Amino acid sequence: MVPYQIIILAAGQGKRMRAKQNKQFICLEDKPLIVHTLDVFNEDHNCTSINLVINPNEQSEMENLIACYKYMDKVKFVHGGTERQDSVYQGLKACDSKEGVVLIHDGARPFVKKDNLDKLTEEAERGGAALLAVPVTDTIKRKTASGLTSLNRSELWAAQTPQAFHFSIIEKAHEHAKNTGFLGTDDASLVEQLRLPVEIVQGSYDNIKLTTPEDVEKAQAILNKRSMNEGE
Ligand SMILES: Nc1ccn([C@@H]2O[C@H](COP(=O)(O)OP(=O)(O)OP(=O)(O)O)[C@@H](O)[C@H]2O)c(=O)n1
Ligand SMILES: C[C@](O)(CO)[C@H](O)COP(=O)(O)O
Repeated sequence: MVPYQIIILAAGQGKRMRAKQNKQFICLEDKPLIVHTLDVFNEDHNCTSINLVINPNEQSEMENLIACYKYMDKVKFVHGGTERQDSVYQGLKACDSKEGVVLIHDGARPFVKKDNLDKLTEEAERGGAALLAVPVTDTIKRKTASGLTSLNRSELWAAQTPQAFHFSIIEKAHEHAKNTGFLGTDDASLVEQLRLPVEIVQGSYDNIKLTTPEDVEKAQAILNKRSMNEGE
């Protein structure tokens, strides 16, 4: 049992989703996407606090939503930045405690499983930095000016969130990235820049990020599968 704080990112624009509103408000089984994600951590007793990083223009909509779902005691709103990395930085600055394990998670990933969370936090407490990831199932090609090469698939993992860190490590990694102008697509890559070890904890293929309209259909299928399993 590892207690942790979590930063949940919901300040993006969701451009690739091509929806009228921020994808965080898309309803799946009558519940907004961000609420599905918040539910997971609200129900996990190891989660001590949630910094929900939002777009300031959406604050009142988010507040109404969160009030409806009675999360107010655990959730603190933080205003995000231009890039995902800027939003994480703001989330870290707003953390009440600068110690222990902190998780960083995409608001658009609602299906993380409790047993994976437990393994992830234990690994981060032990080693300092860990992420959920799954083995890549496609063949990945690298295309450069000198032609096409195929990467060795047995070495490739698709990174997911949550990613979990000792607070001091991820704080240092973000400060270092800021000072060197490094912009990563996840937080583990910032720790890699410090040449510190990062462990992989194998996650689930269901832990998808809703990025494009096709992902909404996949999410619906995952929810259907879950309710069928519950009925068994
Ligand atoms: N400046 C940003 C950019 C992204 N995010 C969050 O980071 C997560 C992962 O990013 P992504 O799926 O790329 O979301 P968007 O940036 O919203 O999508 P897009 O790139 O299609 O606009 C999302 O939950 C998103 O809200 C954020 O908090 N702040
Ligand atoms: C952090 C992440 O979800 C790991 O897969 C991903 O890199 C976010 O990328 P995005 O382009 O911001 O969606």
